Amino acid sequence: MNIKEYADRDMLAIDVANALAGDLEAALLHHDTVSLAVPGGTTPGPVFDGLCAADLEWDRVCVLPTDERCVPGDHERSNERLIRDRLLTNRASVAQYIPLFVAGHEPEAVLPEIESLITPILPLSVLVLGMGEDMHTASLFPGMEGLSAALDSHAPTLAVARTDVQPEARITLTAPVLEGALSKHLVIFGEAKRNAFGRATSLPPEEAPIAAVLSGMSVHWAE
Ligand SMILES: O=C1O[C@H](COP(=O)(O)O)[C@@H](O)[C@H](O)[C@H]1O
Repeated sequence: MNIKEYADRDMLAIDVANALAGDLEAALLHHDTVSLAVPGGTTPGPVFDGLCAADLEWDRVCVLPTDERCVPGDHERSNERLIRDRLLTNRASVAQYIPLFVAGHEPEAVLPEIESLITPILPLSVLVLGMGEDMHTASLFPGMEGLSAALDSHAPTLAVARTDVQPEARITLTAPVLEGALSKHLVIFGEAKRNAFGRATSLPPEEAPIAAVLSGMSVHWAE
């Protein structure tokens, strides 16, 4: 794991977008199709704004979210909405996309179907993660029911996350899928997350889920 600090968020976004484009280009040299898993939330938009313009064979890139909130794809809390608006545009508009949320079904009922789409693209070629101040990553939340199973090295590809602190159920990639990515980047902004990340490195994953996925991770931080 290494931590890179940036002068500001704009510099971080440019540098991370370039790093991701480089990682994807390298992966495309060796594989017909490569996979890119990205977070939602408030952090990755500026990185997506740069990455979507990268000169890559995007029609050979399969994008998926690290986790999804079970809301319609046009809802303001939908991670898919952010990804479609800010990443799957410009040159990246021809990338394939695997949604984690299927409207009209309980999340548990659609896991096998979605897993069957994800299995062929594993291990993930490139992974971008975010992290909350509570040290959750993707939708692996401290204290959530089923966390131990989702952290287990033999966990299935996906898990359903239901917590008291979030307004909706979620579907998330599990720890072994995230940990197994070939190229891994964590993007965090602000002093509170920097401090939380520091605490996470000495806590067990049950208390700090981000700690389960840090091997080989490039951590990018700006105030
Ligand atoms: O709920 C979520 O939280 C994390 C962190 O989000 P942020 O807004 O603090 O950047 C995010 O990585 C994840 O994809 C999202 O569903």
